[in-house]
Amino acid sequence: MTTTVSVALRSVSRVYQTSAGPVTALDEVSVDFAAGTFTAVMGPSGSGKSTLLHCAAGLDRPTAGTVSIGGTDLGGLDDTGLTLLRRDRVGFVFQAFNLVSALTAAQNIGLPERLAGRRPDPDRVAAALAAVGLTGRGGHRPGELSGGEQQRVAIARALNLCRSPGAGRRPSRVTAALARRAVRVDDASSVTGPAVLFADEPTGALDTRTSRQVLELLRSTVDERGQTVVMVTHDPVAATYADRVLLLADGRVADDLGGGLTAESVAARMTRLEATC
Ligand SMILES: Nc1ncnc2c1ncn2[C@@H]1O[C@H](COP(=O)(O)OP(=O)(O)OP(=O)(O)O)[C@@H](O)[C@H]1O
Repeated sequence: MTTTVSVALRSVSRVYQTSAGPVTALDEVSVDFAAGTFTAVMGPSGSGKSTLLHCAAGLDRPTAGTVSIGGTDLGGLDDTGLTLLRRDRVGFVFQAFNLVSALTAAQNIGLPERLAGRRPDPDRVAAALAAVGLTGRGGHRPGELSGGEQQRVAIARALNLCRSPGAGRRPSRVTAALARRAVRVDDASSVTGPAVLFADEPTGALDTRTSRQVLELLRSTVDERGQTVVMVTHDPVAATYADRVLLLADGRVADDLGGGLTAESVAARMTRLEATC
């Protein structure tokens, strides 16, 4: 059985120019994230985790190397192409939720549809709220929800859970725009949601119980929807929800651990890594 690669990084480097001189945040990193898998990215502070996520998601351009999402080389896209690809193929969840405070939970969930020029279908918004355990809370603004509830709204929005089923029948704007640029793209995302969901410390601001709910939700999007999830975390317990743990140190991949890990074994590996940095 061939494994479909959702995101591929090849010899990716990112060097920041600072007043104190260049800082190499990523140093020739090559890594694949297979479709339908859940990867935790860990490593000491400053090891390059957020930079890796931002380069992989097309939020930042690498100084050298290539990144492709679903077979599309991001380096071949201009800013508009990159924006459109990010909008249709990539979901991003942050520690700080980043919901629009003036909009209700339902309106936040419907935002990707509105941005794509479609009216969110109320039944699908209700189904999206139910999928993240927030039935009856659609009328609440972010300030009226707990941190865990806000993060679940953010995940429903990032996964575009209320996307209308007809959206994939015609080429989406991104597919049409990429086709004009003669870039190969498979349009499965138009039906199923983004190719990959990136999460930068999604449980960093949450207590243990609400963290568990958010992690279970991420796990179920992989198991039940075949979603690809790449999550930066400092928490060894959060990493045990993943199929794989990628450990970074000094901008390089220091270890690539398989699934079935315990929080204790991840913590021990992290402690050894921090001792050598
Ligand atoms: N915009 C920037 N300008 C200059 N240096 C930067 C910038 N962003 C990150 N860096 C540097 O790049 C390196 C990697 O940073 P990055 O944020 O990717 O690390 P991280 O592993 O996510 O850290 P943390 O766990 O503390 O969030 C660090 O040395 C950081 O200081």
